[in-house]
Amino acid sequence: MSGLDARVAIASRGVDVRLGVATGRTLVLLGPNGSGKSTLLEGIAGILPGAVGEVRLDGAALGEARTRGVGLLSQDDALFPTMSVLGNVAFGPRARGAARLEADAVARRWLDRVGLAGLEDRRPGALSGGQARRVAIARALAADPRVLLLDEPFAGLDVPAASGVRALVAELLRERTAIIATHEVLDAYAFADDVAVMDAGRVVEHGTASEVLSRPRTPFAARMAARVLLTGEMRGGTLALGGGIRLPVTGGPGAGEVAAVAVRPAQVVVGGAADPRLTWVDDAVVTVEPRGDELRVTGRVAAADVDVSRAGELVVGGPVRFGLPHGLDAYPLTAPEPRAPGDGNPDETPAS
Ligand SMILES: Nc1ncnc2c1ncn2[C@@H]1O[C@H](COP(=O)(O)OP(=O)(O)OP(=O)(O)O)[C@@H](O)[C@H]1O
Repeated sequence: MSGLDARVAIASRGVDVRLGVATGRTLVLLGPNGSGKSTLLEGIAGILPGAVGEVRLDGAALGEARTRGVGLLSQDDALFPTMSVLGNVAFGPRARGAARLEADAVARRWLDRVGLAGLEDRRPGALSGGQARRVAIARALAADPRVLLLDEPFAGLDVPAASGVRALVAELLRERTAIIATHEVLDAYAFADDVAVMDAGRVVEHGTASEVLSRPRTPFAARMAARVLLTGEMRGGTLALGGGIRLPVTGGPGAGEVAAVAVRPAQVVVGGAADPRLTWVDDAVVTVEPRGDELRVTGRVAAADVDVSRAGELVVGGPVRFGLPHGLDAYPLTAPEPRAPGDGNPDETPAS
C-alpha cells in the first residue's frame, strides 16, 4: 500500500496500535478522552519518548522526527510565544534548510492561505483562539509534510471560529494524506474517507467512513458514530431483538443469521400514539443529557432525541417506551477478525 503504515506501542500509556492510511486519504480517528489518540499521533510524528514500533511511508521506514515529513498540529497549538506569527510559520522551512528570505516567503503564502495576511508581526499572545489555530495549521503545512496529523483541531474554539477552521481544513486536506483525531462524530462525517475507532489504547474498528459510521460492529463504535447498535437474529425480513420484539428491516443476511441495525437517536420516538410504522420497546432510562434544545434519552436497549419540554416525563431509572422506525438497513454481524497488535511486525524498533 502506498501511504502511511504505523505501529506505535507504549506500555506506560497502555497504547498499542497498528494503523494505515493510503496516500491522499483522510482518516478520522474517533475515541473518547484518554483512549490514546494523541499518544498515537505523537508516536507517528516521532516525538514520543519510550515508544516502540515502526512508522513507514510508501514502504520506507521513517527516521528521526525532524526529517520525517510528518506534520503534527498538537492539541495545545504550542506556538513559540516570543516569536512573531511569521517566525512561527517560517520555522518549519528554516528547519529544513531554507534561507531566511525563502522561508519567510513560504510563511507569507501560507498565512495568506489561512486568511491571516497582515498579522505577520503579531506575537501569538495577541491572537484570538481561532487565529492561533490558523497560525498553527499554517505552521504545520509550511514544512510541506507528506503526512499531516491534526489533534483535535477544532477543540476550544467558539462556534464561528470552529466553523471557519473546519472550512479551512476541508479545503487544505484535499488530496493530502492526513489523520484527524477527534471525539466529534461530526468531523468523521465532514472529513473522513476512512474512520478508525480507538478504545483504551487499541483500534477497535477501522474501515471506510461509510462502513464504520453506518455499519458499526460494536456498541462502542456505534456510540462513537452517534448511533445505537441493535442486534438480533434475522427472521423473514425482521430482526428479532429478544423479548418477542421483531423489527421490520431491509436487507440483512438470511434467516437465523446474527444481524444488526445502527439507529440514530433522532430516528427514535419516545412514547406517543400507536403508529404502524414503529415497533415499541419497553426500556428503562439510564441517562438523560441536554443537547441544545433537545434531550438525549438513553436506555439499556435504545436511545432517542426528544424535545426539552419532555424532561419531566423522563426520570433516570424510570420507564421509557422507545418507538423504533421500520426499514432500517440490516447487516450481518460476524465476530471481527482477531488481529493481534503488531501482527506482521515482528521487529520492534524504536518509533521515535
Ligand atoms: N504525558 C503523559 N504521561 C503519561 N501518561 C500520559 C501522558 N499523556 C497521556 N497519558 C496517558 O496515556 C493514555 C492515552 O492518553 P491520550 O492523551 O493519548 O488520549 P486521547 O485519546 O488523546 O485523549 P484526549 O481526547 O483527552 O486528548 C491515557 O491513559 C493518559 O492518561
